[in-house]
Amino acid sequence: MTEPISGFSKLTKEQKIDWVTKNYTQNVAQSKKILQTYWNENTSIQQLHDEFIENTLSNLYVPLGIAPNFLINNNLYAIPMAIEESSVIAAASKAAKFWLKRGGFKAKVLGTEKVGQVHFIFKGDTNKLNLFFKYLKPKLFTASASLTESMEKRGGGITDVVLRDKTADLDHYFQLHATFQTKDAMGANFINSCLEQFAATLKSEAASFKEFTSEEKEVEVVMSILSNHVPNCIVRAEVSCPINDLKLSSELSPQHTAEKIIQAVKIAHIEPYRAVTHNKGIMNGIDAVVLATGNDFRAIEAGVHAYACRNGQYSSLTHAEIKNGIFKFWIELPLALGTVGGLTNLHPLVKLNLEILQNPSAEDLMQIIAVAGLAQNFAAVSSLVTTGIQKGHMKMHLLNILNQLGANETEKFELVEFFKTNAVTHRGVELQLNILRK
Ligand SMILES: CC(C)(COP(=O)([O-])OP(=O)([O-])OC[C@H]1O[C@@H](n2cnc3c(N)ncnc32)[C@H](O)[C@@H]1OP(=O)([O-])[O-])[C@@H](O)C(=O)NCCC(=O)NCCSC(=O)C[C@@](C)(O)CC(=O)[O-]
Ligand SMILES: NC(=O)C1=CN([C@@H]2O[C@H](COP(=O)(O)OP(=O)(O)OC[C@H]3O[C@@H](n4cnc5c(N)ncnc54)[C@H](O)[C@@H]3O)[C@@H](O)[C@H]2O)C=CC1
Repeated sequence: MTEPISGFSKLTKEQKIDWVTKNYTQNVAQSKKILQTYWNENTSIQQLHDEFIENTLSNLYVPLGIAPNFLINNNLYAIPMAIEESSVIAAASKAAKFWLKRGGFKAKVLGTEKVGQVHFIFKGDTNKLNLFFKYLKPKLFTASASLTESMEKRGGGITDVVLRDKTADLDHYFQLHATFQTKDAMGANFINSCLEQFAATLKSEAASFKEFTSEEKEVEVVMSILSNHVPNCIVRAEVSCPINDLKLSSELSPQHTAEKIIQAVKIAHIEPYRAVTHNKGIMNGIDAVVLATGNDFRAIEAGVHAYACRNGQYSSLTHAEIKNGIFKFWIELPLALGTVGGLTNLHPLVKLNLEILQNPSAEDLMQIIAVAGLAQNFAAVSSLVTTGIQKGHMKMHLLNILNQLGANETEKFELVEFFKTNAVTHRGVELQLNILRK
């Protein structure tokens, strides 16, 4: 059995690779070769990647694609998407092309408020704590003034701090619940710095607050951290068209198509098993652009799914209706994004992707990404209620299957032609490849 290792972080990259390949892989030489194959030949780019994280061995590439023809608030975008799953970019592109001729997407930011909390334990008289908070609040702002000065010049900063009594849920548990505006930054580091300053001020002021007993002076700060639940950092995107323009299939009338889409969305509203898959399809679009723009997809995922169950049950992020002969389809979701900070200014490809997106502000990016999610959902649900998902998805997945089966370029060409008129299944592709080889 492999022995644990101490001081691994202090080893060089080569030593780390030696240790991992020797202890955990069958073929050391081949494993090292695979890791090295994915190193960037430009050593300064590789060093940048080595320094993004810790214990870097290599780079795991995800393809970067582009979905053109997105008309958003009358501006035409080509949206970069980083994703490993076939058919996602084709689906987004197809939806963009469809809505291009129907007025495009309309998007609007409804709020940009971020949240952070200092979680603390107070064992004492709550009335005295309320009194103390009135005294404390202005001091929180003064003590963090040097941290907030630049953000305030940009129009952001701390918008409010309130004391929250959570003792009904957990003994002696209180919060300083703070709200922020962080302009073009996602804001995690700015918020966390402010919160840690709040925590220090809370402790020092409590220690000298005359009304407190000696036990009450011992406020215990458990932790200070931003929240990724951002229900007031919301963006809405929508498309609409007269029902008769919703021609998606030769088999279904536009009216019938619209009704089936609405039924599908209603099912995702009331049935969590369906809602999770429905929203997964939305996240195909969202995550791909979040990743391409160097944003934190874990933060986005956590916030979006929390929002999807804000009414007590996990539910659809999109909505659809027919009103006065108009089909309307829309999404509303929280997106705390940055176009400065994090990786955005560091990763050359991220910078390029932001340039392709016309160097958006954080609010512009919220709108673009919401649209990518809406488009993705429209394409997936349209397929589901007409042809079924497998037809289009497997058509795009064909090259992956052929690569898995080791097909050469001529075989790929022949079989792509063959499957233009035949249904793609893994078994079917295997059979046709064997026939071709005989
Ligand atoms: C896959 C398509 C687009 C085929 O659709 P199609 O009608 O066969 O496509 P087409 O060949 O007629 O081309 C029409 C347009 O689609 C795009 N397009 C078409 N092919 C390509 C391609 N190779 N590369 C780039 N773009 C492509 C492109 O915009 C093209 O226009 P053009 O460029 O020719 O002017 C359609 O069937 C579709 O949208 N399917 C949905 C696929 C999908 O949602 N995939 C996600 C993975 S499945 C999943 O994870 C989520 C899910 C489904 O479970 C979510 C849920 O349940 O809700
Ligand atoms: N729970 C979470 O989500 C956590 C996330 N993180 C990470 O934090 C990073 C994001 O933090 P940030 O504070 O956004 O990044 P950051 O620390 O790189 O800071 C961005 C900074 O850019 C400056 N700035 C310049 N121009 C600006 C403008 N126009 N608008 C706003 N600020 C401007 C500000 O000083 C701002 O604080 C991500 O990498 C994320 O993964 C870190 C801790 C926890």
